Amino acid sequence: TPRLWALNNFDIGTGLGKGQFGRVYIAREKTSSFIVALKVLKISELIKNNAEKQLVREVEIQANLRHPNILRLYGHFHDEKYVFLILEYAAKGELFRHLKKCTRFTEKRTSRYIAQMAGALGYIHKKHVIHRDIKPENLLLDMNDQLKIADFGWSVHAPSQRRKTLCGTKDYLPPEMVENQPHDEKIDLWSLGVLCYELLTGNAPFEESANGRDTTYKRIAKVEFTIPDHVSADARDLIGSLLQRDPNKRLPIKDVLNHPWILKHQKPSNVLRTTNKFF
Ligand SMILES: CC[C@@H](NC(=O)c1cc2[nH]nc(NC(=O)c3ccc(N4CCN(C)CC4)cc3)c2s1)c1ccccc1
Repeated sequence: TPRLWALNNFDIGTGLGKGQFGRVYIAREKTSSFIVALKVLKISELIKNNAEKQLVREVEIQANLRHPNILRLYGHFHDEKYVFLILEYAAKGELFRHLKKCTRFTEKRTSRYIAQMAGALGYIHKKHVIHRDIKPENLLLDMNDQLKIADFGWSVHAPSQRRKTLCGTKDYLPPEMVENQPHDEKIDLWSLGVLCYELLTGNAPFEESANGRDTTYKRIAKVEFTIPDHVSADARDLIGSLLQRDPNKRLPIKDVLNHPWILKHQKPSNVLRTTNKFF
């Protein structure tokens, strides 16, 4: 039974960051002292960008998802000027900042994040939800280094023809979206490949290089990318099997989770660890 919330239920803390249409603050619910992230969106901004439908969709979709790697949306409320989303607090912030700080992640760390992403994508695809905006800026880290997919502002129910007004980076768009074709959940498989490449190398494969975005489109449409030598053969194989122009040729999520590069970096399962201590 969803509670009715109001701003005076919370003590508002420091600003955590900002995105399209608003900012996010750390906040504490007064009676429980539970820490949340309060996303504050300006209604006038939403209307100006006719993004209110997108927000309704974000709330409907994210409120109904329950997965360890999907940021929880606990509730929402509004006053005359703002809409407030009560979100799970991810204590280590944006994956993007951690990537920038260390240029690129190790294969083990990247493999674990990709496995977590694949788990979350498998879960939302079973509900015929596609995220459509998988990129490091939308991924957060909690205290246990668990990845959390945030910002379902672009998610829709598959299949979709909806024109994505191209704001922000184009790096993650698959060929079928660059060519405005009908698209389905397989676009998230492409983005998973782009993400894997970017976490391992520090750059996106079709980087919007200096010579403008139409070259990016051309390179995406022709799937033109090179993988640096330091990337292992297994990782190269996974990236290549996701960055397939034909959506039907992309490695399905269940096969991503069974890929050698994913299996070899996983934490040993608890069963093995407990039986081992007797030998
Ligand atoms: C992904 C963008 C999206 N963000 C959310 O929804 C967000 C939801 C949500 N939950 N928890 C968050 N945590 C943080 O943002 C955060 C940032 C820095 C932190 N620091 C830890 C200590 N360190 C030393 C410095 C950094 C900790 C937490 C965010 S962002 C958004 C979209 C529209 C408007 C606002 C925000």
